[in-house]
Amino acid sequence: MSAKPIAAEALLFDLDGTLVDTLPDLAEAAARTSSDLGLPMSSLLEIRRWVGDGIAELVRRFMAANGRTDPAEVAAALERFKAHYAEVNGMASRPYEGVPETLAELSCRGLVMGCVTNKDWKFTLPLLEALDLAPFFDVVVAGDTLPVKKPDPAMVLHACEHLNRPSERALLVGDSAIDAQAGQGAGVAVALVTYGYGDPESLRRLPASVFLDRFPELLNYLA
Ligand SMILES: O=C(O)COP(=O)(O)O
Ligand SMILES: [Mg+2]
Repeated sequence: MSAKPIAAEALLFDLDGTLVDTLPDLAEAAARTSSDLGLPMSSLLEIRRWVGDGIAELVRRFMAANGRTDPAEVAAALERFKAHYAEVNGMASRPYEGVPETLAELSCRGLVMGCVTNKDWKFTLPLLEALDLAPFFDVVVAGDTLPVKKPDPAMVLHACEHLNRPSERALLVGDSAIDAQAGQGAGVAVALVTYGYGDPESLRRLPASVFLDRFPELLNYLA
């Protein structure tokens, strides 16, 4: 437990690796793309490392790992990946343990909440809806809502503005260095979950108010 409870009125949540384990569907889309392109299957561990900077970056890394860097080839692979992901998005992705219950409790406590993800809007909203998480959020800032993505703090500031809360009264919960950087840049408190796609040891070296091994632990740290 942190010595000092976090006095937040607005809670902002990263999506992939924080609220939802999206790896199974991303891996399925990657497998189908590999098959289309005649490439070897990537391992779950590799794909896990590629998540967090948005799907274009995931596909760029996937292609680079296969020695393919030609921009036209990468762009074509991205289109294929997106088409496959649109088909499987939400099928095997599941909220992490305790996420719906904890969001419900936070909502009862009167906190306003937002989702701030680098995933494109067209994949974000269907996923939140498929998993019954959409009603918890007063604002969703997706990877293509603004011209910039996390780690740029603009997405976090945009969410605070929509929720009508100053950044000093907000907390961002994420699973990566990108989230920590975006939160710090925006002047919000940061909580990092250690069960997501970031390497737990590296995460623990980042400046964060708290580290959560399980999502429901968040309840213990709020004032
Ligand atoms: O990489 C993505 O597409 C989304 O990642 P995020 O929800 O962790 O920001
Ligand atoms: Mg994430």
